Amino acid sequence: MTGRNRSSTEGRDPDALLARAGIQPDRNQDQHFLVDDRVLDRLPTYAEAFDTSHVLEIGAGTGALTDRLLDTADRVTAIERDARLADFLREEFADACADGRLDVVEGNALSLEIPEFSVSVSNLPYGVSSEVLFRLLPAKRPLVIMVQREFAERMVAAPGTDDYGRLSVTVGHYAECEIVETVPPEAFSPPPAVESAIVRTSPCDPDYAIDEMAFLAFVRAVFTQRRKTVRNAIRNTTHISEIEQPAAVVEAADEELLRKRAGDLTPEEFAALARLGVEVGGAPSEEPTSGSEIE
Ligand SMILES: C[S@@+](CC[C@H](N)C(=O)[O-])C[C@H]1O[C@@H](n2cnc3c(N)ncnc32)[C@H](O)[C@@H]1O
Repeated sequence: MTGRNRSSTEGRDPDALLARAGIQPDRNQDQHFLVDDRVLDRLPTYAEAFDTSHVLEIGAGTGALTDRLLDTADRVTAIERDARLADFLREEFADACADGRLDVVEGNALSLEIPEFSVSVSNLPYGVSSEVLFRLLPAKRPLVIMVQREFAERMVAAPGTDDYGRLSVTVGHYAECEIVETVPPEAFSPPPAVESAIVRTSPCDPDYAIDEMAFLAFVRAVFTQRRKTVRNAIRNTTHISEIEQPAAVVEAADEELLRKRAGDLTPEEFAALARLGVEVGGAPSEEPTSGSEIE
């Protein structure tokens, strides 16, 4: 077999890797392997501006991307849940493993301890993109990730657009992000039913000061009632936000914000309301927030 869209670089042939691995891809484990050489070659270049001393790859599969990452990184940790693929990776990349440049970790990226890393470059298992993303973002490291295109569009969406939601606000709390490339289903074997996109995130501190736990809980709460006004959403979702005195929050909040809907609030506006939730509404916070620290 030959690689599709073979490029001039000398990465391992992804079709040959799939054949050598000898597995029947399991769609229930999101096993859609990237077989377009041009996309495989480009993926690590999106991380060029970052520290590539220790690259983390989630869902290494048959190693087509791992192979390219080993060309640019000092060290790669590759997490793979499927035992057959983890064994194959150790065999296929025996030299890199022996040199200590590649560590193949067999396990579930949702439950194992995520190691320290300088950047993650991953073609994520789409079924668990969101859970994996929210395990990676708090590490405050850059990410270059392949995700479902629709998911990518929600990640980067601006307030007031249809795609803007809890994902956009929460991702924006940790990082700036951009879609750097869209990828068609034919780039994978077997092709997924959806289009894909590569997103690059760069960690940044938000423009507002807020207790993280209270902020994330408030955003989660209010978006469960996105068709309601913020006033009603605050009142109806105290079981999620853990605000004890919703009436006090509504009383203290800016009337203009209360008339809006969740999809129209900027992250700063969410933060202002979540802060009231802690200060006058009795919502729990990890770090006590005093009024003087804010602004
Ligand atoms: C979309 S494939 C990407 C494979 C490879 N990196 C590539 O680009 O061809 C996703 C990979 O993640 C693995 N996987 C699925 N769920 C996982 C999980 N919870 N933890 C770790 N790996 C997982 C699958 O077995 C599969 O190999």
